[in-house]
Amino acid sequence: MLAPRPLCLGSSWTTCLRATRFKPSLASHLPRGLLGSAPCTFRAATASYITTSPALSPQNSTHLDPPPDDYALTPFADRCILVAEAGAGGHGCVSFLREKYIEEGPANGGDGGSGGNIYIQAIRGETSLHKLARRRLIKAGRGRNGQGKVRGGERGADILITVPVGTIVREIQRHDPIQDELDELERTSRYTRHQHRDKDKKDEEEGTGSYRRDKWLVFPGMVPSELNRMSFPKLPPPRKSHLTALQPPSPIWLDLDKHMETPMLLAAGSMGGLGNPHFVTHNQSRPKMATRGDAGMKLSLQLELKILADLGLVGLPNAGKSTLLRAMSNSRARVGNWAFTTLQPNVGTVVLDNHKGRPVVSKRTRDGELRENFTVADVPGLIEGAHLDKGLGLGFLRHVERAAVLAFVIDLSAGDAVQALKLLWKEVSEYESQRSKEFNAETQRRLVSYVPPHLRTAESDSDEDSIGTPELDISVEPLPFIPTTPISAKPWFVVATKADVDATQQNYTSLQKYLDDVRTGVQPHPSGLKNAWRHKTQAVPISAIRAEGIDAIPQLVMDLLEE
Ligand SMILES: Nc1nc2c(ncn2[C@@H]2O[C@H](COP(=O)(O)OP(=O)(O)OP(=O)(O)O)[C@@H](O)[C@H]2O)c(=O)[nH]1
Ligand SMILES: [Mg+2]
Repeated sequence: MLAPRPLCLGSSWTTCLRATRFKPSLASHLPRGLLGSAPCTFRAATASYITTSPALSPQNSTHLDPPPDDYALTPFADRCILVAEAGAGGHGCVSFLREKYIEEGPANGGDGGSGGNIYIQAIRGETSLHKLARRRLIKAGRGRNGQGKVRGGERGADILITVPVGTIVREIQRHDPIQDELDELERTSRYTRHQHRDKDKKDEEEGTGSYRRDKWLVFPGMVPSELNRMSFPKLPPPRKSHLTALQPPSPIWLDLDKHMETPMLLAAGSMGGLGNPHFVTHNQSRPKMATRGDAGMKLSLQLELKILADLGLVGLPNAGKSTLLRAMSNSRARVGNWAFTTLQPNVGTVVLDNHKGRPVVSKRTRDGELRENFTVADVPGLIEGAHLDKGLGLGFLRHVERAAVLAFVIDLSAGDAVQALKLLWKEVSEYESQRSKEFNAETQRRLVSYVPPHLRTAESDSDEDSIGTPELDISVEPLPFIPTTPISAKPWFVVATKADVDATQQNYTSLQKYLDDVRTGVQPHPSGLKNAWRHKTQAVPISAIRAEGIDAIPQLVMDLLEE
């Protein structure tokens, strides 16, 4: 078990008076009244501060104590709605052999190429869905048309959607033209079909099918009167690509929580049309028609990040979360001495092994791979009443829910640390109970509204008698739900920051005592929940601004990730 390391901040706990740091750049953020009412005192104070503390002049700003305008805003999106369109098939070709001494050559039009497929793959290294959120429509390539000399059309280009590990993909809507046609065929009575089967065969041979503009392609040189006289064979039945067998069952609900070595098929491209050799019969040796390629399937999907990062930083506004992220990683999250500096999550990567010697911490993942890094999410600050959507409220709490381990960042210089921790836990647990209520309601709603497709047809169709009894498939299972770890069951620890500030040791000691009591069961868990995680509760004292004490965090996180 890890014992919290005592923080070494120079000779004593610290006598540094940088406590209430005042940045000259902050003058611009102060209300005008303050500057106007006591200009002399303010300027004198600022001047003496700068002279006594050269480290704070803008020229001496560091990575950990940057001016408020030194930051990089990384685009971020944790959910998006996307329309994915599989490729349409190319058209079949109407063509005839042209050769010297062969006056009327046989049909030799090639088939159209099939449309491109849409694949999805969860890969390590991606942290956000913003690229997909910007695109909104993703379309695989259309198959090329067939050509003469029985040359088939080229396949359409496939599309690979890469998403971060921990993405949930849910289907909102789908339009599958081929499936619709097949359903339509299914709807016609079996009895009627049986009765007409022999007649259809005869019709096909004699060519009594009708011309459909959306289905047939005719020889380009034909005049309309010729088209009226022409007899069309019966339309071939809709064809599905053999790849559709690999598609996830509808409605799609995927939980991509592992790195995928190979992509997974989401939507197969449609089949190309048939060239004119397919319609040669003994009556019609030179058919002047080919079929058009099928339209591609359209899927409207909602993508949502369930796992945002390995470690989530939870704290009140201005606690020092962004500074801590900067200290641990190469992140350039915005830091400022005012509340709500961070307005959207910043995900940073802490490198454990940079391949320049021994790794900082060597740990294997559950799959046996050596861990090279872990991710940290710095999320906006949380205030009292956040579970009622105050401040940045629920959006923020949703991000907290998506971290594997939580680090409660508590500012030792801002009053009672135990009270601050209790407040944070109160908000988090209120949110959790609210979520579980919503989740139960959603479960109820789904159980009522979800009807397997084969039953849906039977119920919704008023003309039930003509359909006959549907074959019931009792193996159909209800939709799976997203397994979410309750926040109170996640491992957590406290990062007691700003330990460089004067007279904060007492605060830290009482925090540490409180956490010991929580661990041993003397005190109830700060969330008030009985089964909440409390095995290794501890506080790590740090000074993020000086990068002191943070070395203990990677090892601790690695241990807790295994919990
Ligand atoms: N003395 C001292 N000041 C710190 C330390 N860490 C952060 N600060 C200062 O605290 C202020 C707030 O830091 P931020 O990192 O922006 O705080 P935050 O929690 O990200 O704030 P929000 O994004 O608004 O929630 C800044 O002025 C930092 O310079 C520390 O360890 N010691
Ligand atoms: Mg911040």
